[in-house]
Amino acid sequence: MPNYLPQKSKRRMSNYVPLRLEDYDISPNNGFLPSEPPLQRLSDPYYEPWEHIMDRFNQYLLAHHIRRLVREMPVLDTSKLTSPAEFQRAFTILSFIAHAFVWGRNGAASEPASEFLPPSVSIPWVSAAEYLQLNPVVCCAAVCHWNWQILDPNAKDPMDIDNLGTLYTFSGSMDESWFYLVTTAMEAKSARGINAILDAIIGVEEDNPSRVTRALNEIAHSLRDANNLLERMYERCDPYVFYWKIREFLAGWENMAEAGLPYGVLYEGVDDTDTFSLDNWQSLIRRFRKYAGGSAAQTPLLQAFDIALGIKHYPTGEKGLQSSVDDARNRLQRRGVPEPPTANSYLVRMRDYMPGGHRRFLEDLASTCRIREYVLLACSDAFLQAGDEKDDRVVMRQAYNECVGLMKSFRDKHIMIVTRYIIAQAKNSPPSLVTSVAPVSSHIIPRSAHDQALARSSSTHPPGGRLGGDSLPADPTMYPQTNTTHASQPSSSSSAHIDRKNARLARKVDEGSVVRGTGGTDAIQFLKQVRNETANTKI
Ligand code: HEM
Repeated sequence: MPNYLPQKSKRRMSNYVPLRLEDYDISPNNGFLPSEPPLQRLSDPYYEPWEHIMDRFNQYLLAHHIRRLVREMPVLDTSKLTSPAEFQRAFTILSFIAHAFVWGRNGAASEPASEFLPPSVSIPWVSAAEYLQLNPVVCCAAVCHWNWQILDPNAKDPMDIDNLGTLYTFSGSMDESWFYLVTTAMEAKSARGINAILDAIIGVEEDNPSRVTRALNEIAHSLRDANNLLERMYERCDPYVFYWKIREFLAGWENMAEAGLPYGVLYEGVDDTDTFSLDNWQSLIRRFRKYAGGSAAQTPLLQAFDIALGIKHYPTGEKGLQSSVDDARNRLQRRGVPEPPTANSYLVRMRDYMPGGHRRFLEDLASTCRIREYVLLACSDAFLQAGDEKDDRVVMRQAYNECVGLMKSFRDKHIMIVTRYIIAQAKNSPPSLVTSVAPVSSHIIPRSAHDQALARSSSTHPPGGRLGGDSLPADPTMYPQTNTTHASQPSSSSSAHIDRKNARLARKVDEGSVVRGTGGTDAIQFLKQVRNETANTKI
């Protein structure tokens, strides 16, 4: 039996309790997707008012009926939802309704964004979010995990991307369906890799390099599938449609002053508005919630592979260090001691947009997984010959490096996608110019108060974080995907102002400027750093 584990760690093996996917709502067949296709209707007729909107969602959105229908909708509670699948459907359809309500209709006849979400949506949405333990805002789970159907149940591979359809989109376009389905199919294909991560952990505990190698090969297989699927984004999702027609509905309400939401959104009926009077408008503004919008960065998948392979990410702009052999030895001896989560604040915060079970899986994985340390220690012998295929350590290292290489190439491909779908589009002209409309908030907040608050908005921090419970300071490294502010000073011309205000998330940036995240983060700089940290993890 090999002896790559430190003795102390071996003694602890008897205490080892393997992670079980079912404890984290992870499907052995579908990974982070539910095992069964998402429900297509809530069983209790009580929820017909929601289902009625979803029956003709795109038509209502196109015809500007959503806001009226939502205002007319009764305030329903979640007590008649009977299963996790029902909560997932409720959360998903309320996410579509809420974002349609807030962002209104885009394009030439644009409606201004609404800073208020009526109780008919906010109350049940927050309740479903509490049950599912994620933020009440559209997220990857809502549009990719709980929004798919199988077209032919008898197909050879029912979860193949060409056998999947979405249940809902905002734009009604095939491009938007495809944008979601690439992630959906990737999650399903990656179930194999998630199972393999657990197997590799057992291999490490058993000090069994062949088992670790086999598991790493399985992970590599999943990562190859993920790479292939990512490349297929170009096939049926047009960058122009993505940038100008889809992305804006997926926006959240954090750092959205330019889009007409300087304070975020007030969830009426949830964040007590009863005590509001015109004199204490500031306390009202503090009750507004700020959340990032939907992004595939909210999939637990990539973070799970990062943790499994020991790929660490540091705050944007900071250089991190890869662990040494001594660190590896220490970690192998200290199993059970929780590791600090990945230190990039954006990636850590994205976990608040994942269902509770998946978030806990990442946390427990981080305190259990020692694959990189094991490979590093096993290969620490200076005389280990790179090409010696007979040495199980060499083969294991090759398998490990193959996984890291595939993670890097995924991130290379992803950067190219971001360049074509966001950076290049942001430099083009918008589809049409629109005229300015008064913000919806002006009927509640007195104009002077509104203006004062706008002036002070940089020092006001409304509630944020999971379920809006804790008050978090604005983080300048957050949400590069939700804003495309530009480096140069804004133009003083009124037409430029109108264009930027109403084009919201999708807007043109000047030639020579970079697409930045809120507070100045350059999205590409962030993604390149994450990619480089991945590459540097090779052993
Ligand atoms: C049109 C397609 C896509 C675009 C335009 C896009 C855009 C972005 C952008 C701008 C970021 C930077 C962080 C942020 O602002 O959210 C990001 C991060 C991220 N995206 Fe995408 N994305 C796309 C598709 C995907 C897909 C299909 C996946 C995989 C399921 C994915 C996974 C990630 C991950 C994991 C991150 C965090 C950074 C990392 O771990 O490398 N993205 N994406």
